[in-house]
Amino acid sequence: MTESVRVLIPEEEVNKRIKEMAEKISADIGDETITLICILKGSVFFSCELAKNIKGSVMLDFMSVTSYGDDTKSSGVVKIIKDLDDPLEGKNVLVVEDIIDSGRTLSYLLKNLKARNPKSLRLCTLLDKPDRRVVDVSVDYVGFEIPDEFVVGFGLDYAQRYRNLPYIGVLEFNE
Ligand SMILES: O=P(O)(O)OC[C@H]1O[C@H](OP(=O)(O)OP(=O)(O)O)[C@H](O)[C@@H]1O
Ligand SMILES: Nc1nc2[nH]cnc2c(=O)[nH]1
Repeated sequence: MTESVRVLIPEEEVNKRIKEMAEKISADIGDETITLICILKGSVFFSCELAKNIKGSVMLDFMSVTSYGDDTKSSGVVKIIKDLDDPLEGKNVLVVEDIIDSGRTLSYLLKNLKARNPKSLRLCTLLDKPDRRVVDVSVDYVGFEIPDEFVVGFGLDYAQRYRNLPYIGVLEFNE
């Protein structure tokens, strides 16, 4: 069996959309500092592009969570592997995700981070697969809604590979 990747969203389109999202976020946050929480590892590329395009004061922190499962499916159990370096008390926080699938990860993060008393808490994702939703979660900024296909690239992996692709592609298995 061989794997191939079919382009779903070309590089130029991804970068253009991230710029638009950053403009909207900049307008919403105004003069205040915003703390981006990059959810490792998938959202590293997206977080960097977003941060570079947000006008104004940006802080970055990183968190790693896991939802146990095989290489293409997440399970219901979310666990923190690496927590934030700094407290969120009184900060304007934006959680940055690469993809929402079942919604379990973001739903867990929302509850967990709310309890740390940020001044504001917003959620942002590059990709959304609405057809896969199990837990309802309201996201403030969505890059693209995509069909229920397994995607890689721009941070997203299959068995830790393909994260470095500069576009979003659908992973296909061929006989
Ligand atoms: O909506 P959900 O069903 O919870 O799925 C979304 C989560 O799954 C992916 O992370 P993954 O566990 O693959 O880790 P990674 O970012 O390190 O690749 C993705 O980055 C989200 O965090
Ligand atoms: N790489 C990758 N991870 C995911 N996690 C949930 N959905 C996906 C997907 O389509 N691709």
